[in-house]
Amino acid sequence: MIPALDIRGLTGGYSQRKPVLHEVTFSVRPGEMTGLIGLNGAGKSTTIKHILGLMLPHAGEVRVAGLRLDEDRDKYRASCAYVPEQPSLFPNMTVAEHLRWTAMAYGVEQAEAERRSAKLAGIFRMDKAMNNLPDTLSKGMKQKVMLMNALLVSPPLLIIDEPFLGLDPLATRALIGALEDAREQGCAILLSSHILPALERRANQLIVMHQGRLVASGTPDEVKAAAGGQPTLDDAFEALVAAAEEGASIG
Ligand SMILES: Nc1ncnc2c1ncn2[C@@H]1O[C@H](COP(=O)(O)OP(=O)(O)OP(=O)(O)O)[C@@H](O)[C@H]1O
Repeated sequence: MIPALDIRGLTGGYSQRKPVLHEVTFSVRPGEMTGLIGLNGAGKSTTIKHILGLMLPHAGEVRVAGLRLDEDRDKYRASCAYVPEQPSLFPNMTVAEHLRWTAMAYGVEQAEAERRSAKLAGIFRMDKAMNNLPDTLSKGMKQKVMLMNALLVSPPLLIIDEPFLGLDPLATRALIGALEDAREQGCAILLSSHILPALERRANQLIVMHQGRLVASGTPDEVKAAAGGQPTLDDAFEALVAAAEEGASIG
């Protein structure tokens, strides 16, 4: 099975002289939910920028659905959707227009797009806001629009930065359900988050980064075992960071 995301030996960053990422290697298979975790400045966003093709590797490669960006730029871009932590919406487009525009950009057939939009509006309790402009939406509602756009497309790879921040409890539940549905349809999901208990419960795979390097990876249980058999992911993460800073290996 071709991985939805395959990163091999990725060294990269903002300047050739001082890379941020050092030989990062991991992959995400279709239907898998992967959590990307690390302290502030660990390199998560930089990794995501490389995946999105906003930055080019100094060494190594990134493949999405089997393709490198330089092999087929349009297909590569159409194979991933990204939801950033800060919503960015067009000020003159309503919620419904955003969804229509996204569907068109990603080639989702119109009737199917309408069906999916209606379903997502119901799931996220946004039915009454479909004709609103972004200015009239709350912060969490704007985040919901971003998520609805990404879920409407359900591309091979879905990347979400801090998925649960700013969402009310029902929206959090709705998102978890929608991500499960996307996963069941074969969508690979990469979540970058500091909320470790949420990932511990739901991710099939965790990627732990520190100072631009991958310091542990595997299922939540494997990561806890690699951290010396810690009881929770929070404990495991703290132990892994401490070990990385001491240059030691544990477990
Ligand atoms: N635009 C930039 N120019 C130069 N260096 C940058 C830039 N953005 C980030 N960096 C550096 O790259 C490193 C990794 O930052 P990155 O944003 O990838 O971290 P992160 O893991 O996403 O952190 P956070 O959890 O705070 O979002 C840091 O040392 C940071 O200072």
